[in-house]
Amino acid sequence: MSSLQKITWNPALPVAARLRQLVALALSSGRPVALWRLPGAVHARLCLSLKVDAAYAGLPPALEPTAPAGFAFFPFRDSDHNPPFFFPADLFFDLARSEEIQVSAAAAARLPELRQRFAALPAEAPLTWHVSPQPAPATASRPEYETLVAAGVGAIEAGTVRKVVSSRAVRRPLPPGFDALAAFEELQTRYPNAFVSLVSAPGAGTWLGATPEVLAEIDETNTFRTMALAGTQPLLPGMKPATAKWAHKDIEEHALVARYIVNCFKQLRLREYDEQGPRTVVAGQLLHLRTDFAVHLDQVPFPSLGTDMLRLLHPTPAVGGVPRQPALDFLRHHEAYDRAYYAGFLGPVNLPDAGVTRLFVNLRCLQLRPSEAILYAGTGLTIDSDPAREWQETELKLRTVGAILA
Ligand SMILES: C=C(O[C@H]1C=CC=C(C(=O)O)[C@@H]1O)C(=O)O
Repeated sequence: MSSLQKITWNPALPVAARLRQLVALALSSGRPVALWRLPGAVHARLCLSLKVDAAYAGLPPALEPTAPAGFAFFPFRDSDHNPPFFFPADLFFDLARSEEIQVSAAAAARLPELRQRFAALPAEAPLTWHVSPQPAPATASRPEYETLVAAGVGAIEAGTVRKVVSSRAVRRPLPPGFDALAAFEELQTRYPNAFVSLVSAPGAGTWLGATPEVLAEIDETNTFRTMALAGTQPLLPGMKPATAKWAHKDIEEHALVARYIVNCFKQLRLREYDEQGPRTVVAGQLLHLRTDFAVHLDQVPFPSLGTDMLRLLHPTPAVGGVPRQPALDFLRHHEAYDRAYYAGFLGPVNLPDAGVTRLFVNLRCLQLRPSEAILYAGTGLTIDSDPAREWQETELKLRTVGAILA
């Protein structure tokens, strides 16, 4: 990335210790830090911002090579409680290139001070993770969640919405000696094909997750990608994804998301896109239906397609519903808790290279608080939804990130 310069940074310190100390450097000075591991990748990456104020974003990021490099962290719904963030990459550490670290011009100017602070941190400095200023969210009991699902089905029957994705939060105590960095490692090992993240910022708190859902990507070949991911069943022992059978309810739930994406392309008057699927994919112990969409940006006259699609897509009907606004209104009135950054989106923009962006929907995630974790899960409702089964589906989805609390 051209705007960042490469420097060496304590090469004698083992990589894991250097990573921990960089996180400690951010947290001990009240700064935001994001760690992530891309699906299928071996090594994690870290982005640290020097100025907290610079991290508050207005609009979703521009997905253009000339836009700033950093890490986006957006809530499900914009609100004063849950500000959208874009953490500028002042320090960027790629564990695949552990001998170097990349710094922005602002960080380069402050290098002596940063190095001094780093050196002054005790070895194994305690990590004082940011805590959300919001109270812990309300958690729905089984009868309450089933009532919410029944209300969603009622809204579908009444014709207010065609699909809506209800969700809930649960509170779990942290196991003794819980270490968020070790949990991040464990998520990477358990879910090699997920986007694994650990984000901590003043005003947002600390979030850990392993999501299977791409929201918007532009890769090294200048190809824009997104996906429709909806429809869920457990991956049972001996089951082959390719021969999985799907209920009508799942097929419809998924088709509504795929159609929504096609309509976004239509709104932009783009006809040249590839569509592949639906096919069955594995996400942890679950199976989903997925359709992949791709647009070769070099072959279409839409230089701002990524930016425009991101603004149209979020929140997709995989986390909101269709039609979009009535579904979001339903959730605002009936869900009775604050999703905060669950079902928002997150990921690197123009990092490590200008023009490469990978944004994911923040699913299978938890919010970390001093002695507990708040876990989140939702289920797409259609006219055929059964409240007891939808409760069961949230229980299954909670197990993905819940595995690190065992
Ligand atoms: C809303 C969630 O998952 C979405 C993504 C895949 C499948 C889904 C489903 O089948 O309901 C959801 O739309 C969640 O994990 O909390």
